[in-house]
Amino acid sequence: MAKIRVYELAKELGVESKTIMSKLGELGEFVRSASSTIEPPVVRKLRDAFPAAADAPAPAAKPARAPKAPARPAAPAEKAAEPAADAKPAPAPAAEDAPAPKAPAAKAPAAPAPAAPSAKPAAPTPAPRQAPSASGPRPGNNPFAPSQGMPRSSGPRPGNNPFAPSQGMPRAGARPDAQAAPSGERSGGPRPGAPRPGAPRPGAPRPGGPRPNPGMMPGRTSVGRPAPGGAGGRPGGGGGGRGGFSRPGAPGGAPGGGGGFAGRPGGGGGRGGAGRGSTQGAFGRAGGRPVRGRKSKRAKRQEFEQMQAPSLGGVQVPRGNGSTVIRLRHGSSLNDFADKIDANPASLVTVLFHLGEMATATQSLDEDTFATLGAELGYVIEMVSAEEEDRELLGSFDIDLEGELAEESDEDLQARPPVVTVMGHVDHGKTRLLDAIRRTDVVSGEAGGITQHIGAYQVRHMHEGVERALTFIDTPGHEAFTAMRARGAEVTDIAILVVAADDGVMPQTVEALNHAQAAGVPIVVAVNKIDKESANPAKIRQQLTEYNLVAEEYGGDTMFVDVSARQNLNIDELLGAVLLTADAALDLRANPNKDARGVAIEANLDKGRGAVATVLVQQGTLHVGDSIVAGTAHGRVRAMFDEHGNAVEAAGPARPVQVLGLTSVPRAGDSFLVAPDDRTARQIAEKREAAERAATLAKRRKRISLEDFTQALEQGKVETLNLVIKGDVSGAVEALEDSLLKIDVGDEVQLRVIHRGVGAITQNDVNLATVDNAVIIGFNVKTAERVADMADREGVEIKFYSVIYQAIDDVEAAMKGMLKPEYEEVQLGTAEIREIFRSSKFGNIAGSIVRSGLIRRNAKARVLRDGVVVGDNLTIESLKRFKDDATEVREGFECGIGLGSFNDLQVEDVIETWEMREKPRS
Ligand SMILES: Nc1nc2c(ncn2[C@@H]2O[C@H](COP(=O)(O)OP(=O)(O)OP(=O)(O)O)[C@@H](O)[C@H]2O)c(=O)[nH]1
Repeated sequence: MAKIRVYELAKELGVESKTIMSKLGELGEFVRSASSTIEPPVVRKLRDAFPAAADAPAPAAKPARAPKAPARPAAPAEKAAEPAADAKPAPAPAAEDAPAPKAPAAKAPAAPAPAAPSAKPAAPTPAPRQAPSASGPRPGNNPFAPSQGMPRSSGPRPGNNPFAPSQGMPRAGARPDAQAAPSGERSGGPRPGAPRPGAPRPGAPRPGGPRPNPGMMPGRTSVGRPAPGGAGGRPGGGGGGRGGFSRPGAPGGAPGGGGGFAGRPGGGGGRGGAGRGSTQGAFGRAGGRPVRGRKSKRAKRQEFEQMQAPSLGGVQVPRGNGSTVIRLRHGSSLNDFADKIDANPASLVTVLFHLGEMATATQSLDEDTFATLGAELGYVIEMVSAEEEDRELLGSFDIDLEGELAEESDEDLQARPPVVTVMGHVDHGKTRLLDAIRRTDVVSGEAGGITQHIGAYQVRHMHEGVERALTFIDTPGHEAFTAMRARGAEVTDIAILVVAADDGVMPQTVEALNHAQAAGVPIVVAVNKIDKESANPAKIRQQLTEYNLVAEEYGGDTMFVDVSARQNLNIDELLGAVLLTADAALDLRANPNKDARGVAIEANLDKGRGAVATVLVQQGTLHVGDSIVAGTAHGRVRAMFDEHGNAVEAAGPARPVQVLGLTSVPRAGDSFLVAPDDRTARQIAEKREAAERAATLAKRRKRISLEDFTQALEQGKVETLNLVIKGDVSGAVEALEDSLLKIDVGDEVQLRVIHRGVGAITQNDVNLATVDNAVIIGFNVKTAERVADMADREGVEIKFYSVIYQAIDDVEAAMKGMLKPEYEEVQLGTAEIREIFRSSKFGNIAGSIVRSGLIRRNAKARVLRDGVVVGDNLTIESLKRFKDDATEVREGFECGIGLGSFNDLQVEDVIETWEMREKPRS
């Protein structure tokens, strides 16, 4: 249907078929008869050769579509032109819907001619009903379209692009047909433009113009491309528009047939024969293009660039002068931006779409997206950082933490203990060392040291005759350290880097020291396990010089202490070194006489006591009864305990305490402060929560560029693995979440943590998982029987872990499982044709000998002649050994091969067989 036949062209050009045939001969093109089809390039040549005869319709048709398919429009062009121009329109049904016929006449300057003899009034009659908005977005009620029907002659717009700013706007060469028409207009009538499914469009020249397909017939089907999802060509492509992007993730948010962006605004009919990009117009395939695989990246980019060049979608957006600063909070949406610049949010959606990004007006966007959008519109977007945002928030409650600090004079400040974190490679002895340090505590003496395990503890140490306190953060590993830093919590004053003397510097050692150095935290190196025979402390010193940690004995300024955590060797020396380093490098003072400010180190939900948070007071003094807010948690301090389990009434700077009384569980690294009253504490917490929610949304949203999106759609759909994470402590939940989000198995599969929290898995979690099809990950938590039953009933999977890495491995594997299998072609064997047996019943049978591998019945096959493929995608439909059917025939044996209806076989051709096998994911 796509190709024109000789006699059709002859008719069209007003010459005899014979003449065309002889011309073809001259051109060196061979055709068998007048009913043979001719390839589009040849048609073009012919039209050039018979310009006089081809006066009206031909030129009309030619520019109408891509050079690839000049043949197609020809006939229908005439058909369309006819009802338009002379009054012979399709008898009955056409009458009702005038707009379509009107179109080609009025808008298609190049299609004036009614002359086409082949044009039949009947053509439009069977025009399928428009299937108005069967499933695709209708222009008329498009929520994204800021200005429906907006006049913009230069911007060819798809009629069914939900993001289009001006649906249905008239444009040169485009058909303002029913689809693009305002919603009042009816669309059920026949359209000359839709004479038959997939038929070429009528004469409307379509320079870069997408074709607004009739809903049920996207252009794709017309070119024989299988259209998954049925009539719409693509699920949801009912609008038929290729450009009919629905929201990402929406079912059927797929390109359909003909919409999309016009590649060339203002391109009238004059661009006939121009490059592909000009006629495509749409993102992806334009309706009428004969599809041969996907568009190349280059073509897409070209199209995109062309699309960008003109005014952005024809929408009016107030522009900045290039240096107008707009401050936006993290997690802002286009709505927020629109508010600031007094624009229509939908226009911004359009502009953004032109820039290759899709987002709804309410969706939180990330910084890069705003930067791009801002740059386009002449604004400098300043994203307010989380800290700044919090500062502003506190400012609105008259709390100015920085101002407070600045006002403090030397008299206000008093010495405070250093806060120390122990870091190092796995198994180098961090935990053991922290235990050993705990035992040295001179206060608990011989009684066995600190027994309570809380997230931080303080030990007292005799240093140069003075009893000094040191605060240790007891969450070994730099994960916690980084998580806290990420939240701007600079808790640590000094880091102890543990390196096992028998092992040496390992990857995590380097990572840990990098973190510490990046934070500007001085390091004391504990060379551990010196009790071991294989210990080589000197080697450690030497290795670490490479990382700018030069031991004092080597002329550097880093203190190295050889210790044995197991034998409690030199622990005092290590503490001494920490204090010396602190005294030398740091000014450890704070004002104890004010409301407390600090950081939550760890928090969990205790059955009997509710939320229990270990906090480190950094400034001021925390008292029982204070109203506090920690991150998004708030409450009043009901009781405080130290590391020995003793109740404390007040906690000063660098003092870690367990706090009871918060209404919810804060996260590790959340800052806390004492608020003037309960109400303020609650309000701050609530505002923070709202801001955080927005920011999280922005972070989670994995952006999909148009290209990815199209790709993802073409390959199936974007799949997402949803997770609910519950854990016993907030640090673990965060570490797990962070690690999980880092898993990358490609763009096809995404991971989304829809909920996370501390505590047992509840009914609520299961409900959430049910709704969002999520898997629940329980880390060191259990579920009540009732909840387990419910999960069972609902088919929600709950997986329990106590080791983070196991959880990560499992999730990664699950994600790989979700990936669509990748197939590769595996050659089975080849056979050479020795003889051809002609059978009227079975077609030609190739008497062959198997040259390599094997030939299997039903396997895929191709035929090669002198190394050139002459038939592809065939199937071994019959396979015989002598008279008997065979399922497979091996190398060296003769056989008869039938390739179904493919009969173009010659002796010495090679039949190659292959099958598609699933490729294991690496
Ligand atoms: N011989 C000897 N063994 C030690 C010493 N310190 C720790 N170990 C042993 O080394 C192993 C690891 O110690 P941990 O304290 O668990 O090490 P870690 O760095 O906390 O390990 P992760 O928590 O897995 O990162 C344990 O078997 C300890 O008994 C030491 O000074 N001498």
